[in-house]
Amino acid sequence: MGAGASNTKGLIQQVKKGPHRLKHHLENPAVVRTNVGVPVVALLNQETIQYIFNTDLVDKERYYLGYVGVREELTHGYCPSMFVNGEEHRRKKAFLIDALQRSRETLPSVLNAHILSHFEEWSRARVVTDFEDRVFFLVSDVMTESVFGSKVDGRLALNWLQGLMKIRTRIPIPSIARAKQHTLASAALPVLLKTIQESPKYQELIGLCHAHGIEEEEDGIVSVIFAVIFNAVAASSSVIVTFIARLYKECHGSRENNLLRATLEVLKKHGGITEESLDDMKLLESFLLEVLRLHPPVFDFFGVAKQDFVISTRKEKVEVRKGEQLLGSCFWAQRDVSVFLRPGLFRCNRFLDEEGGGDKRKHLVFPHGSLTEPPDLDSHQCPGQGIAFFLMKATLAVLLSYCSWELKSIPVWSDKTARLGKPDDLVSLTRFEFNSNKARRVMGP
Ligand code: HEM
Repeated sequence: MGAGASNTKGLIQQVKKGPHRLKHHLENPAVVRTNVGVPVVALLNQETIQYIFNTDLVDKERYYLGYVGVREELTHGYCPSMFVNGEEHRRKKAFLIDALQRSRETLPSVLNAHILSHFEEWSRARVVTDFEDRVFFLVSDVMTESVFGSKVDGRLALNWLQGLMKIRTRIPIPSIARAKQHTLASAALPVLLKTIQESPKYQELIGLCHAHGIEEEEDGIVSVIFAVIFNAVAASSSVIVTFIARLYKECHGSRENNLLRATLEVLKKHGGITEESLDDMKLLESFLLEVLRLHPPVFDFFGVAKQDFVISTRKEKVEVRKGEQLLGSCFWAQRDVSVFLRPGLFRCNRFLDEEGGGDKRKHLVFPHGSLTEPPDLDSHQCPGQGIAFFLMKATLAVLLSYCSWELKSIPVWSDKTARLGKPDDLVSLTRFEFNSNKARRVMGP
């Protein structure tokens, strides 16, 4: 099985059935050899997924995540941190961790201001059919302004993102829609780069780039753009949308729920959104972790075996050969019955009251590694969880406490990989109201 081989049938099934085709057998496999558009050894539980995180055994493939890849021309040929290995990865990741750390200083005030102005705009519209895009624009404004010192145009960021990925097929599949997305993305990149070159923090970022041994400045800037738009904004905005959809499904739109009451109480107690008030929102956090357990934005992690090795499970031993693709299924590892009771059930209290309590968090692997372990330069684990949780919890707390809304329909999940954890149909609001006066009294000017 070569890492570059592709298979149209496998790809079609992957798109149609997503993670469910990996476990079509009645038994509960821990490892299967299958084809998802490329032949893979799929790792399907808590025990086996650990192999994908082991950088002594597994490398990232440049520009590729299994059956999808990044269009190199949309990164000007520079390879982002999450697709590189060894020294190049260490340099790029250290640079990103530094740049992200610096953004935390202004994040709270930037976030507050954008939440208020975006929600006021949504409530003027009253009907928010494009809810998913609007959440993306909110998160994009917050992330880009805190990293670059001024925001970039959210529509351009979305255009770039939507044209970025390509499917790995031997014979290209012609599509007018894809061609249009590609054209829009190509037009967006130079404007994004120019805006960033003129932004207040540009020179500081260039200084950091040199300090971390990244020789070409544009290489560093493209790494930051990718981390902000692809890693941070796409994931965090998807999770916010999924949370709102899941809440609607659980509470059927009723405003009388414990989560709302508990969140409002904490906000009043602390007098606004602060690190302390967000830390105190235990039920909101447990609900959010349960959303991320059942609906992680990234279902599958990919890598290529650096050498021959053997995967040992309680039941079997599977030989992996150098060059084979591995797929670590976050979707199934987080539904592993050996660590989560009744794993298919959504339980918003799971991370508060389940036996083992907070300990259960160590089995959440949605950041590409255990949530309780810090990312490091030799792993590909997400370095943005602190920022993501601050941003997601603050946005959700204000939504819960000062907004009311109605979804167009009760959401349904058949777990489509391309929806990044969101329900099958676009989430759209038929009504949105925001009590801006009340919120401003608690949140500042
Ligand atoms: C809940 C939201 C988020 C989730 C679930 C998430 C998940 C992930 C995952 C699964 C990866 C590894 C992807 C792969 O290698 O296949 C990753 C990488 C990364 N994430 Fe996140 N992420 C989130 C938010 C963020 C945020 C807010 C930031 C930045 C502030 C961020 C920055 C990064 C970066 C820079 C990488 C590349 C790491 C490396 O090169 O080793 N992420 N993230």
